[in-house]
Amino acid sequence: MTSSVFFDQLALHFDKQLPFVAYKKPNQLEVKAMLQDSNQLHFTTNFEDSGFVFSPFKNEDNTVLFPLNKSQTISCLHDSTTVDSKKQLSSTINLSAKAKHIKLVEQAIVEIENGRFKKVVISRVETETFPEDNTLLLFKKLLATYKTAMVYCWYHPKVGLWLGATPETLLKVEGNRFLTMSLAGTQQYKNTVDVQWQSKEQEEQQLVTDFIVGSLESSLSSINLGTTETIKAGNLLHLQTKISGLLKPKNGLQSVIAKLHPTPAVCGLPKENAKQFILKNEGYNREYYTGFLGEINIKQAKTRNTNRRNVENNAYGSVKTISHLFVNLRCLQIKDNQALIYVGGGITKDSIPENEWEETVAKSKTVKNLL
Ligand SMILES: C=C(O[C@@H]1C=C(C(=O)O)C=C[C@H]1O)C(=O)O
Repeated sequence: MTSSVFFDQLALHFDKQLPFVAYKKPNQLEVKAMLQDSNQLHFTTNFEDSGFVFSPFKNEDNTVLFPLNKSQTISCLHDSTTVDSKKQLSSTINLSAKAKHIKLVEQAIVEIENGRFKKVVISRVETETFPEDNTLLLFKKLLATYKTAMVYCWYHPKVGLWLGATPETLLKVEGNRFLTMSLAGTQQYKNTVDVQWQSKEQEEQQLVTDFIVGSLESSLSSINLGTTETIKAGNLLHLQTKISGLLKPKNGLQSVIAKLHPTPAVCGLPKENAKQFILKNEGYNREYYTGFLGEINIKQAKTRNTNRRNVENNAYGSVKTISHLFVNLRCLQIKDNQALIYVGGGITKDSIPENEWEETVAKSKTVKNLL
């Protein structure tokens, strides 16, 4: 379908206050949407359903599901000519927010020195006026701006309205092939990805890699670590290591999600101590920020080879079951005509509180520049 028909259908569904998710995966041109047929709230408990999940930071809370068999699926090719985007932000600093964030980072460093945890991710929420009617326009701007991100707009009248452009895969499962990534360490992009990283960032990211490898050792029959690379996400750079392997039999989606989420990229290490610190001290509810979202158990026909001489072989192309989940970062919630922008960063023993504040300011620009 054309992009304009696609967005008309989304707008109609949104007007009727019916649940939907529209999304474009990293480096793809296809924008897909699942339009749920009623405003019923479905959950998945075992991750064996087929559909799109939206899961909160608190792993004990319910994961919302848009079931594939209760939704209409539509798609279009992304039309990048549709919007002009970036505005320059005036740099007014909210001094009390800054003081509060710095105090919490200092408190986290004290806990690290006391040995309670090695790393904790401290976050905050910023509020901007935003008319809800501009939601789909904002989604189009995110699509046009962040080609390498998972860009989404998610709505359920009983849960909320969220948008984001996240660089982080929680996991991808294709048949028994498994892929995840360790993503941490942040610096601002200044026209090159050829940059030096301080030992603070390298160690912080290594903690995440080690945790992922350790957590998955019993679930994967072989683990391959890619090289650690610098990747660009909007105006930021991160360190990324891809981790892949083959899932052993009886290791379902639910068990690997339970092992990974929330990873030290968004929570901390050890996981439980860091999580308790976050819940007790951050002073607000993260809700779906640093949760995860994406397709689960979607059947996709795989043609083996696109070479024309192999046309006959294509008839035997298999059907694969694919799940692709992303960590909900660089996101915002729209509520009462306000945009709530969620941002955080990993704190370790070497963190400098002022720099940690600056990092959250830089992260907030990913979505704030487009409001
Ligand atoms: C927590 C966020 O990002 C995470 C934290 C990072 C860091 O501490 O350097 C980098 C990428 C993400 O894993 C966020 O964007 O809010």
